[in-house]
Amino acid sequence: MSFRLQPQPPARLNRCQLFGPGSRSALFEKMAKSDADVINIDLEDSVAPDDKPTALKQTIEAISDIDWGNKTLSVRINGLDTPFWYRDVVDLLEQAGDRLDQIMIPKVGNAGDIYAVDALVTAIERAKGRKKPIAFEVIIESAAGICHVEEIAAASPRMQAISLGAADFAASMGMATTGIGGTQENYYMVRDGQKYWPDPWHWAQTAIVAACRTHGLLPVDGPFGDFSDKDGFVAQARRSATLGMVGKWAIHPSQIALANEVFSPSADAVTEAREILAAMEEATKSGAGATVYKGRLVDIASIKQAEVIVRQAELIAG
Ligand SMILES: CC(=O)SCCNC(=O)CCNC(=O)[C@H](O)C(C)(C)COP(=O)(O)OP(=O)(O)OC[C@H]1O[C@@H](n2cnc3c(N)ncnc32)[C@H](O)[C@@H]1OP(=O)(O)O
Ligand SMILES: O=CC(=O)O
Ligand SMILES: [Mg+2]
Repeated sequence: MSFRLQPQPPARLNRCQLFGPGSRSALFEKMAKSDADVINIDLEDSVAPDDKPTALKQTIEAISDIDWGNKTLSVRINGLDTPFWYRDVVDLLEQAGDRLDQIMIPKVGNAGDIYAVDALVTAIERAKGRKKPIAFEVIIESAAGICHVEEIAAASPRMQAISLGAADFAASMGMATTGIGGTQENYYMVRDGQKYWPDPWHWAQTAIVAACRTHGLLPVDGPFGDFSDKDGFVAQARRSATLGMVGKWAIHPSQIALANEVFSPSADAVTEAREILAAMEEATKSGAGATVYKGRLVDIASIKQAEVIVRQAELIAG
């Protein structure tokens, strides 16, 4: 138990984060017109080293030149283990317009990584008189990152969201796979001759959700590489939503509608949540802390569960 109230995460939609390489400027307008809630222009792993300067320049121009609507606009900078990241931060903060909402820091290993970027961002914001503070989102995608996820979540008031990056995470953990997210063929159990495939990402996702919920951040599921496998994407996204994640990346436009659908509560779920709230209001009036709804127990905890769904529905309704 704690007497501290659990903080609410930022009240913004984050059902789908659409990625596109900063080196492919032809995609920017398409990304802006998409139905994704968050846009991530990538300067990191989808951009070849020789293209980094061009990608950065194009990204800075696009931030001001393109109408991004009401989307959250984010740029993924290069990792702190590269020679590129400081230039990304300096040029973005000095040259990009105020439309930039946040930067995504990849391969974060501990709270010190966030501190370093925060110090640089803060100095530039002060020097340049930038009015809107830049928010941070980070990717947990290494053994060190998952070990230190809670201190990372607490590292800066700029922190808004944490994603699981399944590709780099698998590499860092030494996992025997080249697949990006989803079911892993060799991660199975056998019972009565039948194979059953558990979820190898479950524990890392749960650790991220717990850290995010403790510190009022948005937990997000990262990429699902096989964009021709729609059923696999939906299954992965549904598992993530069930565990408390609020959204998922799209690395191809075909994944946007799927993510939006999974991370928007269905009309039936919203109706049921509202009915539970109504049933509990009646129960409370008569002095009861628990009652029966559709043959099952609902109590004061059910109010909080129903509120999660109603809050998300209200965010979507605007
Ligand atoms: C592990 C990680 O770090 S994941 C995050 C980093 N990775 C990324 O950012 C990769 C993002 N995705 C991409 O670069 C591309 O989608 C690729 C390389 C996977 C596929 O690109 P393409 O071969 O061009 O895809 P495809 O031909 O199926 O595109 C279909 C249409 O969608 C458009 N499109 C493709 N990708 C995107 C995108 N990310 N955003 C918006 N539109 C896109 C194409 O331009 C094309 O448009 P058109 O019909 O008007 O011609
Ligand atoms: O950056 C994302 C990943 O999966 O790696
Ligand atoms: Mg990665």
